Amino acid sequence: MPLARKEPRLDLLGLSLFGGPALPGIHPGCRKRGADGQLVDQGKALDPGKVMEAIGAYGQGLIDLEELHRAECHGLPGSGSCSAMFTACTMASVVEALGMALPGTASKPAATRDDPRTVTEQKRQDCVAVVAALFSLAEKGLSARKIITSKALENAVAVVYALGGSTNAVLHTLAIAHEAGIPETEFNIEDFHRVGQRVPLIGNVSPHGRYHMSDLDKIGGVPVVMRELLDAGLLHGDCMTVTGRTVAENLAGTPSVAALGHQDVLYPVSKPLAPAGNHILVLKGNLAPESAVCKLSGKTDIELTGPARCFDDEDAAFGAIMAGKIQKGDVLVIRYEGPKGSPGMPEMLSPGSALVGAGLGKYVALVTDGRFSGASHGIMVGHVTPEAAVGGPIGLLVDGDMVTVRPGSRELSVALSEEELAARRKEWKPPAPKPGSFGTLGKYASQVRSAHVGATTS
Ligand SMILES: CC(C)(O)[C@@H](O)C(=O)O
Repeated sequence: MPLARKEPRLDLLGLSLFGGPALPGIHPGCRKRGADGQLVDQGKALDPGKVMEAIGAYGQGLIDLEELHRAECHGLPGSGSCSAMFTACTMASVVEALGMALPGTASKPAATRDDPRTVTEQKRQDCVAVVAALFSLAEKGLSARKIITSKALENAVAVVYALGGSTNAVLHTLAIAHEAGIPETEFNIEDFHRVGQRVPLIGNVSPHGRYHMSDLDKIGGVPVVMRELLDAGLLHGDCMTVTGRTVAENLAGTPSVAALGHQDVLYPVSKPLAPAGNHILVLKGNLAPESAVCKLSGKTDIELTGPARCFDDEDAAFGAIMAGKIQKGDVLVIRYEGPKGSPGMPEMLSPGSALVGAGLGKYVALVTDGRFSGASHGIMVGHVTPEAAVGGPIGLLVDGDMVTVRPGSRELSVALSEEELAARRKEWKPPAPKPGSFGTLGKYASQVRSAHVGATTS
């Protein structure tokens, strides 16, 4: 992104072209021969998220090694990013909604099923179109900062909620705003929450739904999502884009969801897959004095109070899940995995998927100062700040403390008095730095800011 933050900041021309999602895998057990003798996919698509969940299911003896191996061998059939609405496809959609990619390019698959290692002809054409657009940007003097505005970021947030995108978009949009020199007073985590609560979930895409990015592409891609949001008054149509035209001008010829006729990938805003306010929520409370990010992916009426089961790293938590030591009703707490503590804020995909694979996804909340994968789903609360490594309350928890996750009131709390928390804080000592926390990672840990403001280092 041509925003390189220097004083005076660079403000270059540029645009982004996504390499493209891979196609979803097809579970071999789901292919039946049609009347014409052709193998016909019966619809059980596979993607890396399903593979991770299969590991959890295998750990609980719900599937055998052969089935796990089948999932692994067919989960990512060819070139491209993850095929579902995980972080790559989320951010590709974000960049297109931001106006920094040519319309319709985010969803174009990288390769075909018949030739999984060769870039498609469409992608080659998109590369040529990008070069032409770059020269046009130069003629118009349309630099990145004239496109990346707080209103453009709000458009990107709306698309994340419409598609049920990755919680990593919270970090990345905050960081893009920071690098674009947009003041935190103009765009911050509360704005992310505010904009998102107006937008219903209309994308029926994995990990929460059935379809994949290539299926969204077949019905028109991100432009159709944006057209549906624009018609519903949920998008700023006057934002400039790398085409040299505004969002509304770009969408002039794009069909609405209703105009698509029968399909099950995108739902109309008027009749969404899930009502607004049930995807990503920013929580607060005595366990997250700054903020925390909750991913519901359309689940409604979620609330859970349960005993904390505390682990100081991801691997120990994963081991406990696979050993069947986490029970329904527990709140699994994984800390010291934040930007400074880990260092690097890893994604808690393994433990989260293991919970879902073990059938605990609806019954156990995962609360962490780390982040999640775009493939994560269940009752997920991440980005808890202040993180444990700087003395945040999540680091003061002990097994058995009663933790409440109440998205409806944006609450993440523990049933401890301020006095008890203060007494524990007095006794708390920062743990020794984790192995590897030296050199570049050590420098990163010393400079990185809170996930509450995007975990940036400048
Ligand atoms: C799927 C992965 C590896 O977890 C990541 O790429 C993401 O989408 O968050």
